[in-house]
Amino acid sequence: MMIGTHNLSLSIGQRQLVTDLNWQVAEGECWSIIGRNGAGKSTLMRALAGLRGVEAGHVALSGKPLAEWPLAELARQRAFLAQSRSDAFAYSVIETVLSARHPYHGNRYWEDSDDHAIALKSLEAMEVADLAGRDVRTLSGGERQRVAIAAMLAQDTPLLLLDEPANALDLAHQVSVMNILARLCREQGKTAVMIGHDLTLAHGVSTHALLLKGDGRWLAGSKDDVMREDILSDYLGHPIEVIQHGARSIFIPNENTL
Ligand SMILES: Nc1ncnc2c1ncn2[C@@H]1O[C@H](COP(=O)(O)OP(=O)(O)OP(=O)(O)O)[C@@H](O)[C@H]1O
Repeated sequence: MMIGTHNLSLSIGQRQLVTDLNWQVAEGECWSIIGRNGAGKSTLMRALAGLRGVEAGHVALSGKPLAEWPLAELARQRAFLAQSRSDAFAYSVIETVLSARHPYHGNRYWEDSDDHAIALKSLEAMEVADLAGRDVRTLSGGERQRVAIAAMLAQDTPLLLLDEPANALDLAHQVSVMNILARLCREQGKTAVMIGHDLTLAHGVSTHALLLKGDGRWLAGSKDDVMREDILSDYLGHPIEVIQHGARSIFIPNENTL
């Protein structure tokens, strides 16, 4: 098991977001977390990354509770893409991606040529290598997002946790970035857990889905078991229709209620 939760409960104030979540994510799986705004997706993601405490139960990484992982070792196991970021300093794109190599340096301060090669390869994969010398503060939202994902790839961890990776990306990059993540799982045995609101995209790239209702309830399973019209309509609070288009499933919000 790459990552799992055991009787995990998360709450904010008086509100219970997730109750008794027992969820197992195996190596090579690609999970989408789906739910309405405020359902607790980001809160769960931060708990998985070890950036937030939990109200009950625990998160285990490779079978060992998160709390028992030394931070430096954790940084070599999982990379986390936050939903938003702000850049206070004038770092260049390449410096931003190189800093993701830090967990491999131990006490050594300077990065080496391997780090540069890996950083450049990650930038190329995200089609932002031509921006390597740019100040990150001058990038567009979508360019900055792709640099952040490149930094994640450069961290080269077995587990990737991504809070809305498709955020701010144009249509072509949404598809290409999500396909790259799916391929990393399929071909390199990486494990990805990502949050997304585009059901068609999520179904296209994921192997599994975790649905959060926002009141504690959840449902986890293979994408075809849980991404069904009746279940999604219930969890998202809006009628959803699934249309088969060749091998693809297209998810559309039904507008009869308007
Ligand atoms: N620090 C906080 N103080 C008060 N309420 C909070 C805090 N952090 C989160 N919340 C609330 O907890 C709930 C869950 O937030 P979370 O960010 O996990 O939702 P989400 O499912 O990721 O939503 P979205 O789809 O909008 O990104 C929301 O109602 C949010 O307003």
